Amino acid sequence: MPPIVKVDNLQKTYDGGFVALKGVSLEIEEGEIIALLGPNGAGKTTLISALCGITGPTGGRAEVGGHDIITGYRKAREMIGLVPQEVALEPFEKVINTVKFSRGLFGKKRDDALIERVLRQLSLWDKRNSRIRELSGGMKRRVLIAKALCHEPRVLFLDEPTAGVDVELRRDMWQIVDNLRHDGVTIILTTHYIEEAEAIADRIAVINKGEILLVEDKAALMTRMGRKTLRVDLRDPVVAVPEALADYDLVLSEDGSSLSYHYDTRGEGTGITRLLQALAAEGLSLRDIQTTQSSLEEIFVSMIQEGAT
Ligand SMILES: Nc1ncnc2c1ncn2[C@@H]1O[C@H](COP(=O)(O)OP(=O)(O)OP(=O)(O)O)[C@@H](O)[C@H]1O
Repeated sequence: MPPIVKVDNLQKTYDGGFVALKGVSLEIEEGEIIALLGPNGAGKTTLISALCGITGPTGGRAEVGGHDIITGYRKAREMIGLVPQEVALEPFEKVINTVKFSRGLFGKKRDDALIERVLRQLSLWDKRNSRIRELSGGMKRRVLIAKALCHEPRVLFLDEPTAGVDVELRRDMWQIVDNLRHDGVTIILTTHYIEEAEAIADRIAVINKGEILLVEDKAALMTRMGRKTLRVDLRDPVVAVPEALADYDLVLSEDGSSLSYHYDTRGEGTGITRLLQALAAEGLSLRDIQTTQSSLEEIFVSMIQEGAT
């Protein structure tokens, strides 16, 4: 199946000359959830805005559902639901009218059953006759999602869906996203929360300074995250790794006083027991041992720092 979103060398230079997207390429499969992770100013909102036709790219091209975002703008936009970062709702309007009105904007026929389903899915049905200003911040965010869904988009962009919300609502949002996944909606979300990307995304794209640094399957990243390092400090330094320990791919520190062993916590066995026995059999006595884990957060931070140099 062709990707539902195809971004090819997309560029954006703002009027003042600032380059916010430096040739971004990305393909997104139908039904997947992809998280765009990146620090402030990385270009996440610019990318989403370009795909939604809010801001015009200055180079490259992109398609949504096979429609070019510029030459086939209307068709591309019909396929997209956008939940913006900022809450922009009419305070005196009722929830149900806000959502119905949004559907109308897309020229879609009135469909009360669909509106009811969307509002129920977001636990807003009981609040349908409340005015927007009477809702909590979390409820308003749900209304934004309802608005974005009411014209039955196949691709939903969520720009920082849980920024500044409490833990409980964040988990509710994750549940909502999971429900949408079951309906086959493709979801692209931006987030600062690595935990969020871990919880709901199938794939993770890291973006920094207008460039995609990595796009990887979450499971593969998690496997990487599962890597740990065991460092063994020796009582007496050695000049080389003993021949008998060659299978362990040990790394000897420059001063010969410690050995590092990398292992995968998700593997069948870590090999640590055998290694420690082998060290003892070689007559090496240990002064200390410690383990460190490379987390997704560390991977992310080091990538961003590398990008900064
Ligand atoms: N209209 C504009 N004119 C000029 N520069 C802009 C404009 N909009 C955004 N930028 C700049 O482009 C860069 C990328 O901004 P963008 O909002 O896409 O980042 P982001 O990754 O979404 O950041 P955040 O996580 O803070 O929302 C920033 O340096 C920003 O200042």
